[in-house]
Amino acid sequence: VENEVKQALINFLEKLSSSNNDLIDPSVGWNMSSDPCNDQWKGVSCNNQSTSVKKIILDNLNLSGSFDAESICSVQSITVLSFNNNSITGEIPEAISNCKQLTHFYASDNRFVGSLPDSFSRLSNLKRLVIDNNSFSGKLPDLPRISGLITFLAVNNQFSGDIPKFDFFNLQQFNISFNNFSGPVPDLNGRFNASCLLGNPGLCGEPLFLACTSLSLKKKSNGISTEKALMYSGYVLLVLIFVSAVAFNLIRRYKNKDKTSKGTSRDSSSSKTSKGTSTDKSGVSRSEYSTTSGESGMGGTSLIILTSPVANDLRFEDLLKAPAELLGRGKHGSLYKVTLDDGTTLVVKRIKDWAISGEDFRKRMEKVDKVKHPNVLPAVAFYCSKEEKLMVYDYQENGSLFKLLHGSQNGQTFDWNSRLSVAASIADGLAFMHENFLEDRIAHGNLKSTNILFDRNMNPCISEYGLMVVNNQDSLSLANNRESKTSDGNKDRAYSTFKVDIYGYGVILLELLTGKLVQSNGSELARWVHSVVREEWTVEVFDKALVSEDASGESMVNLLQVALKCINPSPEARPTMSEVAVIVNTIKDEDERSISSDS
Ligand SMILES: Nc1ncnc2c1ncn2[C@@H]1O[C@H](COP(=O)(O)OP(=O)(O)OP(=O)(O)O)[C@@H](O)[C@H]1O
Repeated sequence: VENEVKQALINFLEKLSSSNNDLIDPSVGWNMSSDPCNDQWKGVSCNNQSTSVKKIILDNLNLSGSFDAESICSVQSITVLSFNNNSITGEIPEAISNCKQLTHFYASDNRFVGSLPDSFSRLSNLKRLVIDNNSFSGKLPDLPRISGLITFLAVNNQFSGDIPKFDFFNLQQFNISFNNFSGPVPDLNGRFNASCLLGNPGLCGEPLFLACTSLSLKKKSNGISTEKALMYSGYVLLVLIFVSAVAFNLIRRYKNKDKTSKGTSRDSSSSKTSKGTSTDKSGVSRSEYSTTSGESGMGGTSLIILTSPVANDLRFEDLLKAPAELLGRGKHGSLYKVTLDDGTTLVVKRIKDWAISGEDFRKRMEKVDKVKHPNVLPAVAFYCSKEEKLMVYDYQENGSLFKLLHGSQNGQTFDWNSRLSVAASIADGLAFMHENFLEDRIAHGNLKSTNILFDRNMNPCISEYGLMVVNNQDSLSLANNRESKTSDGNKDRAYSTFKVDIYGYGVILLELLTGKLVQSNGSELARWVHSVVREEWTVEVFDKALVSEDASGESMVNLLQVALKCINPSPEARPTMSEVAVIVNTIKDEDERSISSDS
């Protein structure tokens, strides 16, 4: 490989890696004294003759610099560029169009900003373009010009303007959910459904079951002024409201007449559920909208409304058109706060990378919904299609346990009594769920203080139950080993699924006791607690706010012992949640008794 190519690659990496350079190690190459092909530079692939560089794949490397298209696209042989899951910032420069042979461009999960340059549409060999989870904005370039494009994924950005008229017949993958696209949706050729358009409040058209008002169409046809358009649309809206009110009344009158004449028992039962929902045998109620859209060829892709008082008449289109605010991007997906027209606030979780079939997901979530406990937050609805899995919950304005402990107040008003009470309530809720799902082996899977929310009565609730499948090899092998020794091997094996939650609960107890932040999975906090405790039972470990409030040392030490049992590195040695719940409740009761006998 020629020196200019090497130099261009090195320049490119220098800009890309910024300060945190994992690739500086000489063994990974990327220096003038070695050859990218013969010495196999990390992330570089070449042609069979090792004469030209074909692919640059630098995924998951913590790269936080910028994308130097000038340098990399001077290497004309490049066909694949992939930098998924880094922290690359800045814009994609116009010079990207010099990568004439580029077939694949993957840049998901980075911090790219700005618009995709117009020159992007000159990449005539491009087949797959994947740029999910960035902060791209502005209008899309003329991508439909690239006739061979088969993948376009740009979920979770801030792109705006019209959706270009792609050749949907030839596209294999397409998703532009959660952007700011607006206007009519072009004909998707029946190849894609609404799930690839979610979270774009300005879109309208048939796939979304939302009629486009004359405003959006007029704006396109003859550039009339915005004020005029608004005025006209106001008239149109008034007329529409009037016409629909008249139509609604007529239909209602007609239906009432119909009902009184037929008087079937089914009618009387569905009128009890009210607001256009009907309940099937499983107790799951579906809105009229979801039933019809399910039947209209979208095959199980409708919003499934669960038996929640919050959203009896929630419709899928309400979610689609409501303004959404990103609350967080967790490991397992993004969370949006959605405000409906009537002021109801909901959160919508887009679940990422969960290889569960739509049918299994539906069954699982319906099962979870049937088990209710006052300390477990029920879902309002869910949605599943091949591309998307969404969970809808009621928005809890009192925030999470994490916020209460580490927010601006820093846990100072969160006294020992309340902490013990939270610990006992979560233990009760979790034990109840574990016992009920013993056979189905549905654990929480991601228990942590951000998933403990306070409802309007400041009652702690476990949120997102069952959204993660526990795939813990350790616990399985543990169960296999023990099966031969115990008479009730099956039960043992079932309990092993829940050991991950017991660990999560133990970390929450440590957070309550120490007031310290948990990094990643809590192992650091656990190690710190162990090291302090090993010295001797010391007050150092406890939250200063608790010590200064003169909380009972005895109950703090007792709770710490429970926490340490729960975070035992060997899942086998961890107690079951029911055992934990009994102990924590005893500690709480004794603490309350000692306070009342003190006073
Ligand atoms: N129903 C809700 N009402 C109010 N706030 C919520 C609700 N659900 C979650 N949150 C808060 O929104 C923020 C983002 O939630 P998210 O679930 O994305 O975060 P996470 O729990 O850290 O991530 P993950 O669950 O993917 O590991 C968290 O602070 C969480 O406490």
